[in-house]
Amino acid sequence: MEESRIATPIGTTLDRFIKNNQENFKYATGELSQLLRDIALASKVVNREVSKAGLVDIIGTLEAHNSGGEQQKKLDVLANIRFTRALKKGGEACALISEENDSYEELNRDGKYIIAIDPLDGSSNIDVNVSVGTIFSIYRRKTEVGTPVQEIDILQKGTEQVAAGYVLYGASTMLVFTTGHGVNGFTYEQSLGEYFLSNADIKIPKDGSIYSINEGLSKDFLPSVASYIDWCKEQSFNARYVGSLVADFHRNMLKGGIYIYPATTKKAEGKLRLIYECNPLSFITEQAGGLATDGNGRIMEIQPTTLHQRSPFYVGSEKLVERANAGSKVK
Ligand SMILES: O=P(O)(O)OC[C@H]1O[C@](O)(COP(=O)(O)O)[C@@H](O)[C@@H]1O
Ligand SMILES: [Mg+2]
Ligand SMILES: [Mg+2]
Repeated sequence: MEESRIATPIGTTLDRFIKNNQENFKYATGELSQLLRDIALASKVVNREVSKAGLVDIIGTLEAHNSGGEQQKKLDVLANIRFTRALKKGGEACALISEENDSYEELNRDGKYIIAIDPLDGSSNIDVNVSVGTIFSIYRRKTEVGTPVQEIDILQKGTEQVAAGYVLYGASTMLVFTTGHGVNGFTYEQSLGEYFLSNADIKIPKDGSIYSINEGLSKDFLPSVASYIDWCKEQSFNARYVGSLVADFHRNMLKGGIYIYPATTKKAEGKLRLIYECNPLSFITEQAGGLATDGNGRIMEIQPTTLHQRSPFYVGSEKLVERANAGSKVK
């Protein structure tokens, strides 16, 4: 992996960080930087809504269903509107793939970038004041600017990402992203309305002692997953599972651990979405020195064939993911 040249001090604003590190923004013409600013701005609006969710009429479930047939929360819809609006106004994106929309939305034909987004991740946790997040991925369009977006623009492998990140609306709100030159985390200072660099050049510990999996599914686990979890228990690892992917991922990235959403006997593809959940977190993981697989191969090398495709997901500390993968290859 290319050595990061970032030497920006803790406490630097997001804007200054972007300016100081322009060479780390691929095709540094300013558009990718602007996209990140647009996403950051929308996240501040969503943060405001998340933080007052208990006080105003935005918690609860709607009649409508999303792309996966899951009933939408009011905040799912609101967050989708906020991000879509910011990206539309920003003008840098030609298309948006969102968990909340059945098909992709064309934004601005002159835009060079495709955005994939899970506007509100872990939304089942919103009604009970538990951390939620936003996950996003940025691709460069393959076809000529000014022409209609094509399938080859939309269905790109994770290896084609030029940037990816997430926002965690937790005890504090954080924006974590990579442009392929390491991973940096910014904490939101609400009273100033600014993101400040708080976690520079994040690295996932090579090993760890946390495992995160929904053990309620254990009767449907494949033998390889069941025996891996038994091994975690033999090691007296800590079981930690919030049920918001962003929060579970963030904890394990900082502390060292493994997150698994496996294939089960009932759902061979698992639950998580390749394009806007697994790929962005895989890019961040690899940039932080960890591993992300589907239990066999690298997530980012999977060629998506549909927009809302699912994939089993093994992510985290290198040693733990390697061991879990080795187990799934034993027949
Ligand atoms: O309840 P389960 O099956 O453990 O699923 C939890 C997982 O599903 C998700 O909630 C899916 O995300 P959405 O809320 O964006 O649909 C992940 O955040 C989370 O890790
Ligand atoms: Mg999600
Ligand atoms: Mg979601």
